[in-house]
Amino acid sequence: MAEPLRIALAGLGTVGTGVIRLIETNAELIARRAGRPIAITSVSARDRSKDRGVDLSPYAWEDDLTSMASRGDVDVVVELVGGSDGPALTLARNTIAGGKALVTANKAMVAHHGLELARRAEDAGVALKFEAAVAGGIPVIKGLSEGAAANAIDRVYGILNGTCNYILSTMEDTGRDFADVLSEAQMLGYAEADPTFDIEGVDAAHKLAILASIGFGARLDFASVDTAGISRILAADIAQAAALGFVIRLIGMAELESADGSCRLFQRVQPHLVPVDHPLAHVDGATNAVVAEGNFMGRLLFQGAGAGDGPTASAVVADIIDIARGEKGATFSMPVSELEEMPRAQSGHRRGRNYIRFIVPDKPGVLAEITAAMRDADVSIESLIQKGRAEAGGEVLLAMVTHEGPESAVTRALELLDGSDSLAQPPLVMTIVGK
Ligand SMILES: NC(=O)C1=CN([C@@H]2O[C@H](COP(=O)(O)OP(=O)(O)OC[C@H]3O[C@@H](n4cnc5c(N)ncnc54)[C@H](O)[C@@H]3O)[C@@H](O)[C@H]2O)C=CC1
Ligand SMILES: N[C@@H](CC=O)C(=O)O
Ligand code: NA
Repeated sequence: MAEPLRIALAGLGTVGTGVIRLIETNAELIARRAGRPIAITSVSARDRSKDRGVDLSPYAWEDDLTSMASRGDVDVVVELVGGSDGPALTLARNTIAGGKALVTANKAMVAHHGLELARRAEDAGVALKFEAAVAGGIPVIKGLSEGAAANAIDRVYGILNGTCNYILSTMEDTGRDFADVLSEAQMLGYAEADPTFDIEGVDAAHKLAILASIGFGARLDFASVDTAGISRILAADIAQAAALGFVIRLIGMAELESADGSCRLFQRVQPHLVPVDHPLAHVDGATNAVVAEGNFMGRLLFQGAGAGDGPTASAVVADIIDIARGEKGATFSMPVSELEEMPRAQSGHRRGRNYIRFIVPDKPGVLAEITAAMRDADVSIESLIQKGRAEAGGEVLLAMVTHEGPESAVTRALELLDGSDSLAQPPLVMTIVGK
């Protein structure tokens, strides 16, 4: 058999230790599939003495992870440290500059610096791969850039954050509180080092921007993703959605909009109400699901574990196997110079049904003011529910479902209510997914 492919592993947390376990457990099978053995030669992390449940003694230890790129016994650097900048980015740049291949699971770094790194990798003639960065163990990057390569894709959407999906589906099943379920998701290794990236939708936005670039052949544009998370969702919203026949899911949606012969890029991450009989409503726990629509293939659905040590390690090692086989591929499925610069689409003209939740003081006149704003902005109300009766001076939840109409009308109605005494907190708007 050929010489081993030598790996430097930077980062020994959830994913890094998963990669060691996977490479050790399936070594023989991987070597047969890759055509050569995969050998970890060196490792690096913050704390050398920490017990990680894996034996690190066969591997050389590097104190400074950024210098792993210059080791003579390394062909591929695997970056599993995280963070869009800092040591992860330095290591990535050093690796490519040193003529070595880079595998990373770091969606934050790819979303912010992916084009620069891809250009550097093209110039250096080395592979840059990040299957684990989007939807963890699901081979969605491979699926879009290889399996769907012949198609013009105009819509990619789905559930892209395991932590949020775990929180929402567990709250729904158990009625437990947000904070309690979040700490469980952290313990299970799903959450980012800073979990606000998960719950505020930023992690899903990183992934959506990468998918949109690969799917549409567009220049990656993370800054234009319109992003909202799940931190304002109350148990009462989940109960209210259930009473109306919906579940709540954080969904990323990217779409190409054609107008006047040019294409605009719509990218948004937002909690949505999903009908209980929709396939995305059955995506529970840390599972992710990605739907891609192409002009010849129709609709593809990718579903599987979006986070966690085993599934994420599986995607990392798949990239390593590709490199062992000598497959370089274009990082964003085509050379960076071929990616099209697309202006951002405005969301106002999009049409849809919306769920709008208000927390209001329980006093006369409040409902009249809210419905007047809807009338003045031309928002048609399908149903309106007020929950409970508060003690004097207390607040109640008012949930409204609108008929289908332009988003700009809802925005206008909420502008009319901005600063009103009739609202105890800013309203929460969630788009309703069609059947
Ligand atoms: N946990 C998951 O389910 C998934 C994680 N990812 C990505 O994989 C990467 C790693 O994630 P996890 O393993 O969950 O993180 P983690 O926090 O469990 O592990 C990070 C590792 O990097 C090391 N590290 C961090 N900063 C360092 C520094 N300045 N110098 C030296 N070592 C440093 C830590 O010591 C630790 O060993 C991140 O980019 C994350 O976004 C991607 C998909 C799924
Ligand atoms: N924090 C992420 C990990 C995988 O990308 C998530 O929860 O999905
Ligand atoms: Na993936």
